[in-house]
Amino acid sequence: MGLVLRKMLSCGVCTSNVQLSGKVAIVTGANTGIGKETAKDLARRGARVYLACRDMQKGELVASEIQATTGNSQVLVRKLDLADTKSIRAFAEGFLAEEKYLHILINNAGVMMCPYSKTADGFEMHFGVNHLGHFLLTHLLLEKLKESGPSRVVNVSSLAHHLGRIHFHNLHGEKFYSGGLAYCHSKLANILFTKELARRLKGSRVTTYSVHPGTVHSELIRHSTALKWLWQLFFFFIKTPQQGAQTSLYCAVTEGIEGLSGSHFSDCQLAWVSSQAGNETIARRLWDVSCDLLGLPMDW
Ligand SMILES: NC(=O)C1=CN([C@@H]2O[C@H](COP(=O)(O)OP(=O)(O)OC[C@H]3O[C@@H](n4cnc5c(N)ncnc54)[C@H](OP(=O)(O)O)[C@@H]3O)[C@@H](O)[C@H]2O)C=CC1
Ligand SMILES: CC1=C(/C=C/C(C)=C/C=C/C(C)=C/C=O)C(C)(C)CCC1
Repeated sequence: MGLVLRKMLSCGVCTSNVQLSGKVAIVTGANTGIGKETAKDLARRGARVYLACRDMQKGELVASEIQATTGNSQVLVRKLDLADTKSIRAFAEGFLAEEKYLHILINNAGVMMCPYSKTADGFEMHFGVNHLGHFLLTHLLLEKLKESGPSRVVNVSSLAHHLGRIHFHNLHGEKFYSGGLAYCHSKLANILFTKELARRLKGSRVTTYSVHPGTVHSELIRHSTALKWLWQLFFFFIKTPQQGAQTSLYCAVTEGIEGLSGSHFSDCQLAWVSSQAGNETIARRLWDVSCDLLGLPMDW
């Protein structure tokens, strides 16, 4: 029974054997957890992989490890702090100056259940890092993605989006705040962004997908003692980061899923989203508000 449950909770394997030599990929938050395993797999397939990390030291250690295990020396570390729009702009500027193409962008980095705090630009931390940071990064890299088509943007969301709501009057948690709910709201924002981006990219050669990776052993639970206990107690039922990376990889490399752009995936298959996540009016409004907060034109 245990084994059956274990298999159910950890299923979903990216079986594609697509090779990526000559392709360029960026993975945010690639120094640990799901991002690290995603980057390793892309490197094993021969891609040049940029590990976009806020901590360069951790990033360099992981780059060496990935180079050693995959035999691919084209694993590069660049500084990216998604809690600071200056850092995001500097990362994008550097990348655009050094690379001719971008084929895969994996918006993976994330924070969960942080004590109330704000980014350098005054955005609530979950909304700022998980949503706005990746929204800005994607905006800055979109022309390159278009020039490199077929290309893909994968946004790592969560099943937790089901508990999320976009409170437009309290986006920065100033009226009320719960770290757990703030995370859920930001993961809902990831799905709304994916759907609106896909709608706007129709007819281009860039496609986009959102992903629930499963419940995975990682450092994501660093701010929650309760979840640390739960993870230890249910160790057997929780995915390894390598298993957690499978759906991101599936969406990044599987051939023939272009027609499903904008869809949500879990365990390497299409997955249901909440009614909020499927609401086009909320998606459009979130897009406009995000542009407004970041000082971007609305029609990108
Ligand atoms: N683990 C799980 O069960 C689930 C995870 N997810 C999602 O999967 C994604 C990956 O999470 P997971 O691997 O589990 O978590 P980890 O905490 O292990 O990894 C998160 C990564 O994001 C990075 N990061 C955090 N803040 C920033 C920032 N300001 N700028 C740049 N990078 C940052 C971290 O860097 P650093 O090491 O420096 O802190 C780390 O590399 C997240 O989006 C998460 O929401 C979704 C559902 C379930
Ligand atoms: C009910 C239940 C579990 C709890 C799951 C939880 C609490 C998941 C939380 C996921 C998070 C935090 C996702 C982040 O995006 C286990 C331990 C798998 C064991 C099987 C039954």
